[in-house]
Parts: sequence; structure tokens; C-alpha cells
Amino acid sequence: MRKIIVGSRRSNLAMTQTRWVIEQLKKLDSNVEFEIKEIVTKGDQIQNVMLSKVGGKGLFVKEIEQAMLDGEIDMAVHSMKDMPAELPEGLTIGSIPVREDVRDAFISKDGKTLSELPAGAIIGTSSLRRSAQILISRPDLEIKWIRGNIDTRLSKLKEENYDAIILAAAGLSRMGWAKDVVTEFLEPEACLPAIGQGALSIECREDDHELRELLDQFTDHETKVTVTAERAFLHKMEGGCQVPIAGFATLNGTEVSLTALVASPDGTTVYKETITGKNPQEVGEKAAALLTAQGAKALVDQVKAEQEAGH
Ligand SMILES: NCc1[nH]cc(CCC(=O)O)c1CC(=O)O
Repeated sequence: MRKIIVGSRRSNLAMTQTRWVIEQLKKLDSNVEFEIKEIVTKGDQIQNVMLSKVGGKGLFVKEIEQAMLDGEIDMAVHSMKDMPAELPEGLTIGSIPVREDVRDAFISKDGKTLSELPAGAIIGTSSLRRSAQILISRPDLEIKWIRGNIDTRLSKLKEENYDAIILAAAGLSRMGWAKDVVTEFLEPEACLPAIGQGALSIECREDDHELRELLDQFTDHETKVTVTAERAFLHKMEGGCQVPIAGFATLNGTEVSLTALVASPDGTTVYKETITGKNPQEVGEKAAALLTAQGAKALVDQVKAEQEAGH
């Protein structure tokens, strides 16, 4: 097999994930050679603008996808969470490896848990999903936006005026930092994870059959099924990351169980349901239909309209 060029963002996490995937693929086929090519995405360049205002998820993957279509790279490892619902024509998800810890991690400056924090304490996050859910249980806390890579955010917690921050446990685990920094893991019941959180998505060209054969061996069935349900829900809600939206599915035998959530940014309105079934796509779509019937889609459209009006 030819040498595989793997495109990667330059961030510490992106590089770590890419190197991990390459190591695993080498174990499956020791004859394959890999080379990493760094790509700077728009999302990496605009660190200080609120992500939801500048176009959301696609920002981290667009340039990488173009490089793949142009043949400059052959594959790329993305955080599933950052993948838009739809892929450009000609590209496919060649592999969904086994999922890391799906939970959010709460990291406080002085070791206090979420429930121990005093009223008025400042939580750093730039995720509407996290802030809305924190405000559901602790409306007395203050949310302050924080941007940057995991490394940047951890140093901002130390150096700037935050009492705690929330990061995905998966990123911290992959970096080997979880043990040292996490104060408390937030269970899905308390803070429902982002769609695809903790999972990776390995993208490649649809017609690259040689590579797809290798990538296919690296897919984890349970992760694929659960992420399919979550993403079907996201796709139907057309939420992007402008509105608090969350979803987490589990697989029990052949039964997929998806808990889906849509909330108002201040956490005062919450739509949350659990749907179970055998077909992950249908489970996701059913969850979207159910929440829509309850008013969640109207909330999504309202929040979108408010943001477009410049609120
Ligand atoms: N939004 C940024 C992002 N995209 C993927 C991860 C790592 C976790 C994952 O793979 O789900 C992170 C960091 C974070 O949310 O703390």
C-alpha cells in the first residue's frame, strides 16, 4: 500500500489524536506508512470570536476537507463533535473508532465541586450546551465565555478570573491530563454531552477503497451505532451550535437508547426525552420529531433568528 498522508490541525489535541490513530492503524497493517501534514483551519485562526457567531462547526474541518478532495491529503482525524451533519460529496467517514469518556469534566480552581461552588462563582465555557445545563441546576452561577485550545483554557483558569471551567473529559484523557486536573466528572444526567462527544471520525475519499478497507477494520460497532443515533437527531434539529442541543445514546444488546435535549440558553426552558429502538437512524429522527412536537424546533428557530438579528 502507498504512503498515506494524514491532514491534521496543529493543536496539541488534534496532533495527539492523529498520532494515536496512526499507531493503531499500524498495528492493523504494519506495511502501511503514514505522514502527517499540518493544516491551519479558519477555526484555529479566529480564536477570540464567539464560535457560534462565526459559523460554527464547519470552521475546523472545511480546509481539511478541501485538501482531501484536492488529493493533498488522504485522510484526517476529527473530533466527531466538530463534524457538521453533512459531508461534502466525494468524502466519507471511513472509520469511527471506539469512544473515549463521553462526559464533561468540571475543573475548579480550588477543588470545589459544582454543587459546592458559592453563588456568583464564575464558570468559564463557550458552549451554550454546557452553560444552559449548568444554569438549570445552578442558576446562581455566572457564565463567562472562554476560548482557545484545551491547553489555553487550562492556563486561563489559573491566570484569569474564573472559578471553574468545563472541558470534555475525552480531550483531557487523550492528552493524559484528566487525572491531574479534573475535579469532578459530570454524569450525562447532570450535563448531557454534545452529539458525538468523545468519539473520533476518520474522514477519507469515498473512492479510496484501499484505505477504506483498512479504516473499516478500525470501526467500533457500538460507537458507530450510538453516534449514528445522536447525529440523526442533530441533523433533524438543524441546531448547529447556536442553540443548546445535546444527545447521548447507549447500546444494550440490539437496543439503542438516545437521550436528547434542547434548551434555551438561560436554561429556563428544557426539552428532554429518551427514545429507544433498534434502528439508530430512526431513533434519532424520532427523538427530533418528539422534541419538535413539544416546541423544541420553534425554540431553535427563535434563538437562530435572535442571533441573526444581532442579539
Ligand atoms: N469543542 C472543542 C472540542 N472538540 C473536541 C474536543 C475534545 C473532546 C471530544 O473529542 O469530544 C473539544 C474540547 C472540549 O470540548 O473540551
